Amino acid sequence: MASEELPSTDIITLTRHVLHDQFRLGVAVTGDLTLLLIAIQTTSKFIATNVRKARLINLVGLAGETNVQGEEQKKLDVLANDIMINALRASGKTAVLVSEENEEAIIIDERNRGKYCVVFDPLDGSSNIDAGVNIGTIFGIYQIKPGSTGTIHDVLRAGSEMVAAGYTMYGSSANLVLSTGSGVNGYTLDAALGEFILTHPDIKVPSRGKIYSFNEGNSVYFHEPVVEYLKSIKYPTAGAPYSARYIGSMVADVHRTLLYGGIFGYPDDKKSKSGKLRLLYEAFPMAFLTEQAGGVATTGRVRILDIVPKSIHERCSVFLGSKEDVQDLIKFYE
Ligand SMILES: O=P(O)(O)OC[C@H]1O[C@](O)(COP(=O)(O)O)[C@@H](O)[C@@H]1O
Ligand SMILES: [Mg+2]
Ligand SMILES: [Mg+2]
Repeated sequence: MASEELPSTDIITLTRHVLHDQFRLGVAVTGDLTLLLIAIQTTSKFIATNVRKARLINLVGLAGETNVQGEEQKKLDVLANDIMINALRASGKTAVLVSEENEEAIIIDERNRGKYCVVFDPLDGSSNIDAGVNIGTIFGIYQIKPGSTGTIHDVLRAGSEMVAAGYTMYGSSANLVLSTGSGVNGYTLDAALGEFILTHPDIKVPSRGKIYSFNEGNSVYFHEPVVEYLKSIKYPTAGAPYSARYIGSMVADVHRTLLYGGIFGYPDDKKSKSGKLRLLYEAFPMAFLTEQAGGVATTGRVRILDIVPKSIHERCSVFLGSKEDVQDLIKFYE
């Protein structure tokens, strides 16, 4: 058998890549962040496995509870939240956890306490679960402030202070996209090996795209700058109009935007005065990844990563994607 017909044996797993990165960058070679990321990738494997067989093991439908946002929880929301909390606590590397599904921040007891805080949306795109459409998990990581033993103030900080952020998208494959502050890499789960393998090294969002991704069902409520911007790309005076793509799972819409370029938007509007997406565990991680991939993330008025949250479930307006597309949008706010 000619060697070019053999599968590559030089596989780069997420663990190898993160360890290598940390070593190369001279960051915490003791590996606390690596161990935390390994715990997170384990939760992604667990959730991916259950998403895949959800219909077979009666994991679709409602759990019968309402979360802090007033939204009905799906069974997978509850399962994903439980595995995240259990694995992050057991890692011994966390001090504070903030989940979309828990009203209060979870302060880790002294016995299990580490120096990182994880903010997360355990299952994003819940409304798409029962239709088998792509969903995901979003997370952002802060390091506790010097001298702190872990309080809510360790997470009420600007997104630019995050040390890492990422998401896992559960679709035809499970894709984990991660940044530890030096670019963005994507890994695909090899289910047989049980490992995330580096498949998308150094993701860069194209400087301009030709896709816009908004829930236009809300357009009657949109403010003037958004209405005018959308008009400009749908009825351009020159060139072809932009194509519309909207899945309704932020993870999936952002994933496509990072790979293909264009603009994703969920603006505040006349009905949702602060927007819909949650600042800490949806907007911040996605803004962090977008900037690390060379794109721009804004509320229309300010850089998302500059906002300092006042409360853990705060919402904000979001536009992110290709640099030139988002800059065009910002001009309509000026
Ligand atoms: O259905 P809408 O209003 O377009 O909202 C879609 C947005 O809401 C969300 O589903 C909210 O996430 P959750 O499923 O975690 O509540 C985002 O993923 C998505 O961008
Ligand atoms: Mg969400
Ligand atoms: Mg969610």
